[in-house]
Amino acid sequence: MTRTGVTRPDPAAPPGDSPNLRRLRTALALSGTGQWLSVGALTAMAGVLARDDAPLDRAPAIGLVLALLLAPAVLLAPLVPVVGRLDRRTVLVAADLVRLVLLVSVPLVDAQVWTAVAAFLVGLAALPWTTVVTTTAPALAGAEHAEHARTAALRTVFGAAPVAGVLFAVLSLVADAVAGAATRADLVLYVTAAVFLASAIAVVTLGDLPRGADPVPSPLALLFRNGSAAGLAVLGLALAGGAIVAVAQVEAVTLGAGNPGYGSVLAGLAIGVAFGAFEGPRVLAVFSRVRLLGLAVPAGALLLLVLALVHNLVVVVFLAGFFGVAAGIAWSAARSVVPERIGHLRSAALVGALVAVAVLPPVAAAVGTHRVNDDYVFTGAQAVLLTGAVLAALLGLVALRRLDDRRGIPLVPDLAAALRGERYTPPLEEASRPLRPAERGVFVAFEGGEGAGKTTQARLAAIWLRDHGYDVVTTHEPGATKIGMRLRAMLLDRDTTGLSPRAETLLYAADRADHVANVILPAMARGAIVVSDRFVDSSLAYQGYGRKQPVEDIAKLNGWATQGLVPDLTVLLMVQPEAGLRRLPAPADRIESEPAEFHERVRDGFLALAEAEPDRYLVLDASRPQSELSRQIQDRIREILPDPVPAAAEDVTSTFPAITD
Ligand SMILES: Nc1ncnc2c1ncn2[C@@H]1O[C@H](COP(=O)(O)OP(=O)(O)OP(=O)(O)O)[C@@H](O)[C@H]1O
Ligand SMILES: Cc1cn([C@H]2C[C@H](O)[C@@H](COP(=O)(O)O)O2)c(=O)[nH]c1=O
Repeated sequence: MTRTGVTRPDPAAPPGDSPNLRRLRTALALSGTGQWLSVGALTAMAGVLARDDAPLDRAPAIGLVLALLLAPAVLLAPLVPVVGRLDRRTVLVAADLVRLVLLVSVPLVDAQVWTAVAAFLVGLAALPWTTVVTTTAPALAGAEHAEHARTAALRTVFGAAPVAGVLFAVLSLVADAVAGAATRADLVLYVTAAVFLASAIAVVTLGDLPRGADPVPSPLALLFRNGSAAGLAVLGLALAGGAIVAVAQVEAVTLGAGNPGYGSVLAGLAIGVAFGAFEGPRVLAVFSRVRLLGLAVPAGALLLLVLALVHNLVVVVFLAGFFGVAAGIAWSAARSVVPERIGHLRSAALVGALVAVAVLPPVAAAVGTHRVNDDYVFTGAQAVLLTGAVLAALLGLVALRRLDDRRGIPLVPDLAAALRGERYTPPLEEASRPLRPAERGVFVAFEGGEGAGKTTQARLAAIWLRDHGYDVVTTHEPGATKIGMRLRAMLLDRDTTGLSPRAETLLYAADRADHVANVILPAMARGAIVVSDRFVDSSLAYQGYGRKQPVEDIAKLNGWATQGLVPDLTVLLMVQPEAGLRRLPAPADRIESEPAEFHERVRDGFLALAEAEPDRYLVLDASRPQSELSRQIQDRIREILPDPVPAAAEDVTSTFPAITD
């Protein structure tokens, strides 16, 4: 307490924390544990009820339960706003109680069909719960701490997975000890129901919760609409992880370890994923996140390959854990590679896991069991694990090839340096090896929304290039020429009202035509490197996507205005519009003061342009520190640099050329 009687905030507490938020997190930890426990409990019950003699024949029934648990999240997510009108506390309590009743009903009804139906309904009840979880914590924390509260809520829910895995293994052991091996899954089902009851009670003690649930885009739509090669890598890992979960129960039974063994594999996997995801940002911190993603996926695939071939439960549990670590690291790397597409990454993970658990178990059963020699039996479960490993490795390598942000820099020394905690810098001769004919200069454009850091990064790139002896011209749009300055004033002055979108497009194109003819082309003709803060893409994104004018027409107009000049490299700095605008000093100019939706469209427009021509773009998360961005930009610019010393000049003088401003 302070002298004025006000409670001092706890310095160790997360920002924006409050007693209500803490109680909410307790409730989420409980219901999260219940949800993860349901996976083990319902699949174990499905295995018991399948009653086939050969464990492999139970795989389709278990796969069906897993698929039905996941299906609502993939197929029915857009229905969630229907519950948005209800009080959030009611939604949370109802979701807990519905799951409680379903879990109690499963051993009482004791039928395979009802277990499958209950699995679907548990997945369905979890749907509004998940949405309310991700929106309630931010609403309680307030706008300033919303993002932190959302992350903390998600960590609580996902952090419950390892706890649930260990609890499931322990409960299965207890059940086996009390009632004999190969018992039913009643104990774990009842305990799961009790955990949901505890969660419902915790939610009832919460203070007022705001109403509403945000619209949830369909994961299937997000998978295709907002695609990225990082999503492919995540899809591969989800297929591989799904393969482990899909056959873990039959593998454990085959190895004579029953449900305790099954629980140990799930626990190992969950602990690994949680560890990898939390520690991911610290792993090889100086190493490219794209390369880390591209290596973590094949590493996970390799572990799965070994896991598929061994017949020892302890080794399998450890390998599942290490696979989880690789998957967690890959997930954290993918998030930092495309931070603006988390929805797409989540969709890839969900869809990959759903496909794996729906398709692979019947395949495992169909492949059956084959004796290779007296000591070794090859099963369908191993076949599907190997398939998962191959798919993951292929998708990981495709992602690395498509996204590599250090092309031209050899992977092995780069990784070796990162393992020593250093950033690998190729020797200057190697870095400036001419990769393209140097008859003409090089043109690099910096693009992005307001306040993304284009000017800052263009300036840093120019300084670095000059330090390496290049003749560099830095320029910008609009307003780099005398006429351009007048056009800029007209275009950005807030007193310019009623300017039609077509006229605006033409004025920007006029500025650009003058800029290209009088600044860029002359500089390039003498072999200089031109670094421009904005170019044609700004017109396509702002006037095309932002003002909703035909992008094709604007591209044609600008093709004419620029005499067909296209940048050799476009560095696209991606920032959330509100974050970028916050970085800029007031007052905002005519374009900056457009509404948020305009800037969102501009941002989507830039991304769409980069996706259409991935080789020409370097897309970066502009919220990263300036020095890190600058290093990534240097690495990419290196690939397109000509030799700073023209061969002829070098022969004559053997000297470095003068640094030209
Ligand atoms: N990576 C970064 N992280 C945090 N702040 C940054 C970063 N890069 C730039 N800034 C700061 O953001 C502000 C805007 O940067 P800058 O002028 O480079 O952006 P811009 O994209 O050129 O903006 P504009 O849209 O006005 O052209 C500056 O104060 C700059 O110091
Ligand atoms: C080239 C170009 C620019 N704009 C917009 C984008 C910005 O709001 C301003 C330029 O301001 P900056 O501080 O210099 O970045 O103009 C546009 O709408 N279309 C264009 O082609």
